[in-house]
Amino acid sequence: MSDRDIAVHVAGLKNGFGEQVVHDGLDLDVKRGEIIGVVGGSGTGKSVLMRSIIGLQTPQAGEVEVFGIPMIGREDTEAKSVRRRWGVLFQGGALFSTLTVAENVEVPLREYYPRLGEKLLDEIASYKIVMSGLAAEAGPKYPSELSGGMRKRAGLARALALDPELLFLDEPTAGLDPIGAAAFDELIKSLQQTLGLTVFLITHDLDTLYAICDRVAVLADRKVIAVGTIEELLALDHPWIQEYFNGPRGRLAADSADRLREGELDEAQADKARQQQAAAEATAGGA
Ligand SMILES: Nc1ncnc2c1ncn2[C@@H]1O[C@H](COP(=O)(O)OP(=O)(O)OP(=O)(O)O)[C@@H](O)[C@H]1O
Repeated sequence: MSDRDIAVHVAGLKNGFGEQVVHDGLDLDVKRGEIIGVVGGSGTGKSVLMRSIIGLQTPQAGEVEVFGIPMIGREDTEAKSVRRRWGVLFQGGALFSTLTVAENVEVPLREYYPRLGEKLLDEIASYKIVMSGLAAEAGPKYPSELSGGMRKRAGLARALALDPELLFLDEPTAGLDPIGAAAFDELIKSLQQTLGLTVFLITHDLDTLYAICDRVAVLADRKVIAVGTIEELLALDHPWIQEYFNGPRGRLAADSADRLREGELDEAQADKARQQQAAAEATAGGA
């Protein structure tokens, strides 16, 4: 595979806090255009890995390249132009509570394009808000006026503000009910397909892994111990992987993914439930 096929290259990553070693010799390549799910037990360093890639955490050692450009510790123009090519949805949305949804979406636009006029900023923000599955009327609302699902979508709208090629999502479906989570998964999949996005997705949600991830990377023992399709991972003899995918929750997620594929689940009914959920979310936020 050539460098041009790799969106993110991590090699020999080392991170730690005091005595605690979080990563030691961690390697991972994210291919362009894929949705890669990142899983691992609590505290295995999934968020620290994401923070190392996006420059919020300086690793003790190792390489991080994004689109072929070395990124660690860099603040120069080249690194800034790479940063503009990604968007991040943090756990919980991380919206500014004193700004409206539209103003939140405008934050990265103002930072990177300080000359954009107010009217254009508003138009771009509305477009991103609708693209994220919110009603345009959500724009003037404050985060506290939104449901959890709507806040995630508002965070996604902000992550999409700069037309990213690469999207980082930290547990995007955590705290959503199953129907809301499935709708969010579908949105991510359709954005990947329509915009050609590469998606780095940290999740504990097995349904998400089965529904939308092209490959899954497993963090354990301070490294990525395996990366591949779920089928490829299942062929491995690692106890955590077997327990995770073949435990009761894993089997349930696999069964429902199979049934969906075989058309046994009534898709129309599922669609209707999703629409009702979206309507309920919109009502909850008054949008
Ligand atoms: N800023 C920090 N200072 C000290 N320790 C930290 C810091 N950030 C993370 N850690 C520690 O690093 C380890 C990995 O944290 P991280 O948040 O990456 O785990 P995770 O795999 O994302 O977990 P979870 O699935 O529970 O979100 C944890 O033990 C955490 O306490």
